[in-house]
Amino acid sequence: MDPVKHSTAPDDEPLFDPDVLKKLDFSQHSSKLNPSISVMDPGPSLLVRPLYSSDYNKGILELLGQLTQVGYVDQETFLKRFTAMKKCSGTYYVIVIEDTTINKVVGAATLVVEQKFVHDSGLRGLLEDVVINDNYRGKQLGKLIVITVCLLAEHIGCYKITLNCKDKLIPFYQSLDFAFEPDQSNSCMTIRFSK
Ligand SMILES: CC(=O)SCCNC(=O)CCNC(=O)[C@H](O)C(C)(C)COP(=O)(O)OP(=O)(O)OC[C@H]1O[C@@H](n2cnc3c(N)ncnc32)[C@H](O)[C@@H]1OP(=O)(O)O
Repeated sequence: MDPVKHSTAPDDEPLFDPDVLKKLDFSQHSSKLNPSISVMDPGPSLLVRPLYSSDYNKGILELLGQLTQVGYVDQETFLKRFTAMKKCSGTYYVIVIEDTTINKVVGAATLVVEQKFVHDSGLRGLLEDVVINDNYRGKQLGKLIVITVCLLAEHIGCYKITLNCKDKLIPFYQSLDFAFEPDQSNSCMTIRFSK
C-alpha cells in the first residue's frame, strides 16, 4: 500500500479554486509593473496559479529553502499539511509561479486569512513566505506575486493586509503600497520557542 496516496490528498489537486485568480483586476496596479504583467499574462512560459498537491515534485520546498530553513519534509508530511490547509477553507492561499518549460515552481507567496471578532467580525490578511527563485529575480515576479496576494486579499474582503520582513526589503514593500502606521512600526515582536 502506498502510504502517501492512502493517508493524504490526491496526487494533483489545487489548494484553492484557481478561478478566483482570474477575477483579480490588475489595472489598478499596472503603473507598478513596467512592462505590464499580470496573473493572466505573467510572461513567456510562466503560469501563476494556486499551489497543487503535486508541487512537491515541482520543487516547492527547494524554492522555500531560498527563503528560510525548510528542514526534512517528506512527501507524506507535505501532503498531510496540504490536506490540513485545504480543510481550513478560505484561510490558506499559497500562490505559485511555474516555469512550464521546466515544470518547476519558481515563485511563491502565501495569503493567510485570519477570522476575527473585532472589526465587524472582519478578515485580516497576512502576507507570508514570499520568494522568487534566484535565477528569476529582478524580472518583476516578486512584485507580481505580492500584488496578486494583495488583490486577492481585497477580493476576499480583508480589511487590511500586513507583513513582516527584513529591514532591507522595506523599500520593496513600500513600492507596493505597504506603509508603517502611526505607533505601529515595532510590529514584529517575537518569542521563539525552542524544540
Ligand atoms: C513577507 C515576506 O515573506 S518577506 C520575505 C521576502 N523574501 C525573501 O527575502 C527571499 C529572498 N528574496 C527573494 O525571493 C526576492 O529577492 C524578492 C521576493 C524579495 C523580490 O523578488 P524579485 O522578483 O527579485 O523582485 P522584483 O523583480 O519584482 O522587484 C525588484 C525590486 O525589489 C528590490 N529588491 C528585490 N530584492 C531585494 C533585496 N533583497 N533587498 C533590497 N531590495 C530588493 C529591487 O531593488 C527592485 O527594486 P526596483 O524595482 O526599484 O528596481
